[in-house]
Amino acid sequence: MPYPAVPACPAPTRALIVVNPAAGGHRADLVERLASLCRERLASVAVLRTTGPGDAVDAVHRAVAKGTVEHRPDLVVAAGGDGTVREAAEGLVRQGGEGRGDAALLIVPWGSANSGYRMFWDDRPWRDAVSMVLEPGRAEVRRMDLARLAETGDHVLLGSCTGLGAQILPALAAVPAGSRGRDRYARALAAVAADFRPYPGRVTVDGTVLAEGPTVLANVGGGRYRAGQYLLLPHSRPDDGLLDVCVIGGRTDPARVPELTRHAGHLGEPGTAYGRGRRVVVERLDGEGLVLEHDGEPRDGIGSTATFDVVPGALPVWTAPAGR
Ligand SMILES: Nc1ncnc2c1ncn2[C@@H]1O[C@H](COP(=O)(O)OP(=O)(O)OP(=O)(O)O)[C@@H](O)[C@H]1O
Repeated sequence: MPYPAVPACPAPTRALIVVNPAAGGHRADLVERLASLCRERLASVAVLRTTGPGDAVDAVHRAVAKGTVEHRPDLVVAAGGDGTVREAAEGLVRQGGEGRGDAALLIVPWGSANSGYRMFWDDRPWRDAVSMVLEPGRAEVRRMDLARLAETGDHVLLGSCTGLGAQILPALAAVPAGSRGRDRYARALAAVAADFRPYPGRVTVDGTVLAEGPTVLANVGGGRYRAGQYLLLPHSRPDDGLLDVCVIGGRTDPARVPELTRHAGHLGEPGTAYGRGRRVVVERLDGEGLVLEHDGEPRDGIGSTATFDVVPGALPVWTAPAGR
């Protein structure tokens, strides 16, 4: 059952803007522009620049958990890429006690791939999205499902991918300078796909095997797009209380995956399986560890099994109104 938009969606009053200065699309001058836009409309605006990995989780959690409800932010702006968005989301869902769920997340796409922003705002300019949130009645808060990765306890917002989709990350470093944003991911994927060998895998959805055998990638989510451009889960709805999963099997030439997945052509491949459920278990069967990422960050050392459980409606997120 879809989760309805929060009724009436009162406009926010107090913002915490979390900026990642290390994100691919960061520009110092834009931070002040974003803060000014918010100050024109809101009673209080705080800007926090992260200092390293994990900082946004703690900063958001501290801000939303402390003090009285009158002083807590009701808007958390994640200004960075998908890693920053995931960390801000983690900080929000860790909020406990009275007032849980007060603050909603707004994504400002200052990363490289920005798949999270695309999920909620498509290709709108970020200034339009911010204005719509600040003006009453022009945007909605929806409660989005997250996945919880049982082996680490982390929450997954956008999705998690094994195999080819995870090996793209170490390859990013070798992409020639000058290539930016989504193009960097496209170059890294093409380079990795040329030599990729499928791994022996199995994916189980709610106790039933969906796919078993040579595996190019298994993607669980979450967002329809990965790396901002590959439509891996075209049927995914982020608020249906279920996780979507797609497995591309070894019968597909890995070198064709970039072009196939741009337009969801992988769904017509003979070895592709697509499923949906509450628990998805992804395994590697040769005793080696899974090569896995989630939300664009590597999760090396996870072992040979990754277990994803849906957390329905866990995260309030500002989004464009449906159909507009
Ligand atoms: N001050 C900092 N210095 C270095 N790394 C940081 C800092 N603050 C945050 N980080 C880390 O930077 C990593 C990358 O950030 P992020 O994902 O937001 O940008 P990106 O990789 O350019 O974008 P995308 O994920 O959309 O491709 C995150 O894992 C985050 O934890």
